[in-house]
Amino acid sequence: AGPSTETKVPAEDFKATGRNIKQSVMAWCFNPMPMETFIPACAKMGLQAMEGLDVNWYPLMKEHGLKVSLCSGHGFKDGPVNPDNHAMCTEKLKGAIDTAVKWNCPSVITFTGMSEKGIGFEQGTKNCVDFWKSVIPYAEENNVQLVLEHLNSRDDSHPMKGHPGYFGDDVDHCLDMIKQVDSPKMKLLFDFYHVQVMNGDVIRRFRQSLPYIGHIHTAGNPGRGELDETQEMNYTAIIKAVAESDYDGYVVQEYIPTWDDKLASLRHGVALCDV
Ligand SMILES: O=C(O)C(=O)CO
Repeated sequence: AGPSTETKVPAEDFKATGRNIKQSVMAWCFNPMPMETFIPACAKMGLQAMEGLDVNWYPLMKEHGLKVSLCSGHGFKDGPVNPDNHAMCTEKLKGAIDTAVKWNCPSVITFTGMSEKGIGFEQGTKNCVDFWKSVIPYAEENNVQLVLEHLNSRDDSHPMKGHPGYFGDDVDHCLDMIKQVDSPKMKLLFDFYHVQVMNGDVIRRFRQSLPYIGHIHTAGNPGRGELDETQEMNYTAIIKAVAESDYDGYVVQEYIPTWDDKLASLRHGVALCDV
């Protein structure tokens, strides 16, 4: 597949200006492209950072002038909703905070985990809030923020397009838990794709949630593909709203490319967000 005739694809020598929006990319989306190819290509098109790569790649990213926008600890399935996971999540998040400090990365991702039988909504909420309250002092001491990702539970067509059973699938509930943790280092990862699938009204929600937003992901809906004419969100207006706000974190391309030329696809997304 490729771009439609209406889609403007930047030439191979395109380089983003980065004047208002700091851009990054989630590496897993571009599997199986070898990182030896992908890292220099990202630098060439003007990305400022990358995420979702193994730490072994960080030195090569640095050689190409690329920062690390996000470090990972525990995954999205086994999370703090179940207290049995708390010790594992603490260890993984503290390790990720240490890595973030070492590489000057501002954020570490966290998730609620999947809903579990026998753990109701209120108990699950309390388990999550208690857990984040226990690790947030370590994040504060190290000047790293934890960003909670809200995920959609509606798309069951593909393991990375939606996560049926995810506990934190309502962005208002995620915001409520973040407010209960009550720390300047506890933030929301606002993924326009997941928010559109679950809650919608994305520009208003972005503006209302702004004081709590620490990180942004993008993708087209439906399908989690390119930000092009085949999907329903108006990314021109979305990025304008981001650029006009006082959000100063990263905007990270996290869509699954459908075009045969994956680097042309990324240039398209990056150019659209380079306002
Ligand atoms: O689907 C996503 O956005 C995720 O980050 C799951 O890891």
